[in-house]
Amino acid sequence: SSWNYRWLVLAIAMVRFYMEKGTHRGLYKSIQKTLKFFQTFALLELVHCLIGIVPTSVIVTGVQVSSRIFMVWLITHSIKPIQNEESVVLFLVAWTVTEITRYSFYTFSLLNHLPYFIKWARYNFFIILYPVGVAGELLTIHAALPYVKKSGMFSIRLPNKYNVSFDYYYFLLITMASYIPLFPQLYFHMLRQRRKVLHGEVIVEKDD
Ligand SMILES: CCCCCCCCCCCCC[C@@H](O)CC(=O)SCCNC(=O)CCNC(=O)[C@H](O)C(C)(C)COP(=O)(O)OP(=O)(O)OC[C@H]1O[C@@H](n2cnc3c(N)ncnc32)[C@H](O)[C@@H]1OP(=O)(O)O
Repeated sequence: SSWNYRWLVLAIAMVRFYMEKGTHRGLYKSIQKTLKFFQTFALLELVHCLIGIVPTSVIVTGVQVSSRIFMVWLITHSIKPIQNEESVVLFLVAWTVTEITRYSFYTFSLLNHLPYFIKWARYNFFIILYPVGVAGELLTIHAALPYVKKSGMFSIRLPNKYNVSFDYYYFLLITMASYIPLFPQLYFHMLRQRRKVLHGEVIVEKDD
């Protein structure tokens, strides 16, 4: 429940920023510390699945958490010129609304008093918020490409004594392409969960 409260604090900070400044410029900078903290600690969700505290799919959680950590640290934190892109607001809003709903769902479920609206929101909001979040993430990586190419950041060029090379620009292109096979896995997983939780269908998952 404290996670739910913290994501709510982040949402309030974003709304207040926009109301006071009337622009999204500077929004990321003002909330970045909180965002990095929450998203990095989301790694615990993966640990919880791995050690069996929650019965969630390790693969689905792994893809979900790693893509967010990648966006926070290796894209938005590392490439300052893109922090004011509108696409950053897209994924920030999608993540925040999702996490407030999700942690409310967990909290009320644990209390055995789950309001139907929270349950409904948990298994319906994602239908729109997932594509919005993915669009925000892909547009932000796309906006980062010219800076990465120009700066050569995180890249290792030949010749060097280890004889290895790595090009972050091409890594980003591959990452963008990887959304094509990976995102539908997450989306269809949530659609199956929706059918199970809202319509009581029994569904057998094969992924782990
Ligand atoms: C380094 C390079 C990286 C490259 C990456 C390439 C990426 C490729 C594509 C990735 C695209 C991702 C895009 C994404 O970031 C965009 C967005 O997120 S936009 C916003 C919309 N998103 C969502 O709606 C996602 C929401 N996510 C989730 O719901 C979960 O993360 C997920 C694991 C995906 C699904 O969870 P699921 O419904 O399967 O299980 P739960 O964990 O919710 O529930 C299972 C049971 O466990 C109980 N539970 C779980 N956690 C808790 C908790 N903390 N407290 C209490 N109870 C908990 C839960 O109640 C369930 O119990 P029961 O079965 O009894 O109901």
